[in-house]
Amino acid sequence: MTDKQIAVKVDHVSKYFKLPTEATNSLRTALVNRFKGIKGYKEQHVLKDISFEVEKGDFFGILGRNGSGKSTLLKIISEIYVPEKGTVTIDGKLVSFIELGVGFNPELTGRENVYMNGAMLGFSTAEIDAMYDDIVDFAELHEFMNQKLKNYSSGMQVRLAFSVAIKAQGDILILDEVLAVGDEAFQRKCNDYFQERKKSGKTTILVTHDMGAVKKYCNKAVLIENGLVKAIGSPENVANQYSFDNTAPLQQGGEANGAGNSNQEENALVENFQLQLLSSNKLRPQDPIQFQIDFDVREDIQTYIALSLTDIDRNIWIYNDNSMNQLISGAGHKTVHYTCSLPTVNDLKMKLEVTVRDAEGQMLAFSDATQTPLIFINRDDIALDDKSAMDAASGLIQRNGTWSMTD
Ligand SMILES: Nc1ncnc2c1ncn2[C@@H]1O[C@H](COP(=O)(O)OP(=O)(O)OP(=O)(O)O)[C@@H](O)[C@H]1O
Repeated sequence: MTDKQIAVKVDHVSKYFKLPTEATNSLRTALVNRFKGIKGYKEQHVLKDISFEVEKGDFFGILGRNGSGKSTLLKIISEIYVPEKGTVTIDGKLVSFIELGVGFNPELTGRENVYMNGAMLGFSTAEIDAMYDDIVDFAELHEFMNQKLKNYSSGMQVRLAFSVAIKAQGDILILDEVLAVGDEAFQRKCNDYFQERKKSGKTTILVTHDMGAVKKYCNKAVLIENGLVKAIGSPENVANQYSFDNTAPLQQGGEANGAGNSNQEENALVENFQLQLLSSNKLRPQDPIQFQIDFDVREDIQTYIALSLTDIDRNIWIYNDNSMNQLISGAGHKTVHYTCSLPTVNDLKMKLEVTVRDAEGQMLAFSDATQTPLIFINRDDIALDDKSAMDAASGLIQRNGTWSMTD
């Protein structure tokens, strides 16, 4: 077995931005607000707790909806932003192509910009000399290199910036949504380059909304949702999950349009799905987890509920249950309560996902990203100086073994 060689380790990273809620010019209001504990800003928690590892040689895809925090994550990996919590460890020279135009100066020529950009990426003049022709060849901008950048079209600027990033000899290349760069011929060239890079053993991290690209280039992918890792693993599974998530709320919320999509017809059978956590979301292992769901069934069918609790850190199902043996009959408003507990677990962070299914198991409604409760279980019965108990509590299940020693 070969040892895993990690190029990028993202460890429990969390990041929030402060968004101003009100602007006040009045000293009095500012003082009163402060006295009342009103902050004047709210915290937008973009990344809540993100962990994953990128191995050397991986072509690693990062997926997520608009605003899910992918670019923020890339900026943390590239050390442009500092996370509030957690760490990122990098092994190798990292080259980022994240934000267009960063490090490019419109008053300098193409050539000068290549040298300046290269220097910002940490390359010496001699190193840039060695890669200069390659960069210009790839960008196909030979006759423009002595012109000022401000005279380039925006497509030409992108091509130059992209060529610097991919021709710079870094060990880890970070690319944010670049597959749409340039015209068709340039895109074909990028495609060839990605195929080559995939085989080269170098590490690439790619953010994209293009599921075709994920399946084609990546050997691993992660899906970010609600500031957490929703799925990680094979690019096919993760890309399919992303595609499913993107269509499901439309099917659920949209009017059935009679287009013959069986999912849409099925989803229209259940409406107004609501999930409400009744217990606190901070519990001890022995405390009950309780929730209520409400939904309207539009036709005279049988339904049942299926639920899962997923361990966010380990990304595995901890607990699943269903009411298959107690089918709910008929149309109308339905209210379901559920209670369980996980008395033998250690500290755990979980998300609760609930679905309504028909008697055949087809999903009719589910708790979408906006109503996925997080549940934290914490053991409060271990003394911090009890090294043995603390060590044993790092497993998923509380210890219950017995020792027998013989000399
Ligand atoms: N510097 C900042 N200050 C305040 N809020 C920010 C800042 N940067 C990002 N955000 C917010 O963080 C959230 C995540 O943004 P981010 O650009 O990381 O998402 P994304 O997944 O890359 O989106 P897209 O797919 O649209 O590129 C957004 O709501 C955005 O408004």
